[in-house]
Amino acid sequence: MDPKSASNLSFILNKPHDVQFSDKPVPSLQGPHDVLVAVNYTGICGSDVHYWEHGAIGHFVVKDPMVLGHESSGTVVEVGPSVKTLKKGDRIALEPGYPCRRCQPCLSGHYNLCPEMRFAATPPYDGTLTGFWVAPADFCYKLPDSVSLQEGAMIEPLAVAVHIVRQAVVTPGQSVVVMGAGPVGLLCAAVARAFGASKVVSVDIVKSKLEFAKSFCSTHTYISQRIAAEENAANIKKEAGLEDGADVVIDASGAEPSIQTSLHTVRMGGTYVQGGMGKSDITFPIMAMCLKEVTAKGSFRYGSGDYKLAVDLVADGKVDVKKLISGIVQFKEAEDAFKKVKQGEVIKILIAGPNEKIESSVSAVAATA
Ligand SMILES: NC(=O)c1ccc[n+]([C@@H]2O[C@H](COP(=O)([O-])OP(=O)(O)OC[C@H]3O[C@@H](n4cnc5c(N)ncnc54)[C@H](O)[C@@H]3O)[C@@H](O)[C@H]2O)c1
Ligand SMILES: OC[C@H](O)C(O)[C@@H](O)CO
Repeated sequence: MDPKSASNLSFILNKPHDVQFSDKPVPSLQGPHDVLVAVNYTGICGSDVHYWEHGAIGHFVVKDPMVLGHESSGTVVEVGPSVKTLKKGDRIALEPGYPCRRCQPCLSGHYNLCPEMRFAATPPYDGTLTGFWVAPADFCYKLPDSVSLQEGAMIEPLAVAVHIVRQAVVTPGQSVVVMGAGPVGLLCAAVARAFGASKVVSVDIVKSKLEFAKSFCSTHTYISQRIAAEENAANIKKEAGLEDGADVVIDASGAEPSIQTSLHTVRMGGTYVQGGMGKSDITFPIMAMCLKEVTAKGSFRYGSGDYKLAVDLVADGKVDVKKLISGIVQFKEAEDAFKKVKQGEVIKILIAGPNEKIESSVSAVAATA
């Protein structure tokens, strides 16, 4: 595709529920190691929907119009003079956050914690729901022939799950309980299975999500009830035959009752990882954590090796991300797609890039969750 003659139409959030399409100038390479990528597909993440609805996530506030989107795949259309790993025409998964590479977290191998991170669609930085995107070549992951560009757009949420499951240090034979069966929870469950967990229990409050989880990868499911956290935990353990508790519990819901249940579900000396992002402050069962000597960790985005492993898991057939794609819609239908995600009936909708020719439309996207 020739960027000179193609559209760089972008989907821009002005303020909550106020969006527009605008043809922006095609960006130029910023350095010799950069590549220019034509965006093929972009998934809608809960954080995009949150910005669209509320204009802010925590202290990240949309003050100026911002292009949404950060879960993208694309095709390389231009490479900088120092790029050795990619060439024009390569199909890639696009890692959407670029750290400074010089600070202490970057140098210690935790670039996801870089305070200078420039992350797509996190104010003040524009996102990838656009025609063309400039990225450092080492943040672009070439897709093997067996992996489609649609699957390539699923690498971002899969990398989030890879990071969470790595934080949990899941090993073969372990039992893992995952709170939440949205895209991130489902992918955590799948990655835990791929890492060798023998029991993976998905917990949610929506029955259809658990039915999907069972068909996707989970060995057990449990519908969380409006009862005390200890009771929910006892039910989960009974349901899954985990009398002593689970080796690992992951929260991928961000919901306070689920976090509380997690600490009562994990075994003595087990591991708890916080992946969900909900309220900033909650009531946390700290005595359970103390008395059980629980290892509790946070997990934020993805770091060294996570994107590459995510691509490998898809290429090796270990995680079938295709099953999570509820539908693909035209670029001009982006706002309708956001509304559909907000209704909560779909797992993942992909928006085709503005230069991508597709037949599907938002009205054809069936409910899957
Ligand atoms: N740590 C990170 O870097 C990172 C990255 C991306 C997303 N996230 C967060 O991960 C979470 C999951 O993301 P997602 O895209 O799958 O979101 P989602 O909203 O699609 O999924 C959340 C799921 O949790 C379920 N849920 C709600 N209350 C529950 C409860 N009490 N018990 C059990 N389940 C409950 C919901 O029904 C839903 O299925 C969100 O909080 C999101 O903000 C974190
Ligand atoms: O997958 C990446 C996440 O969506 C983002 O980090 C967002 O949730 C917070 O900025």
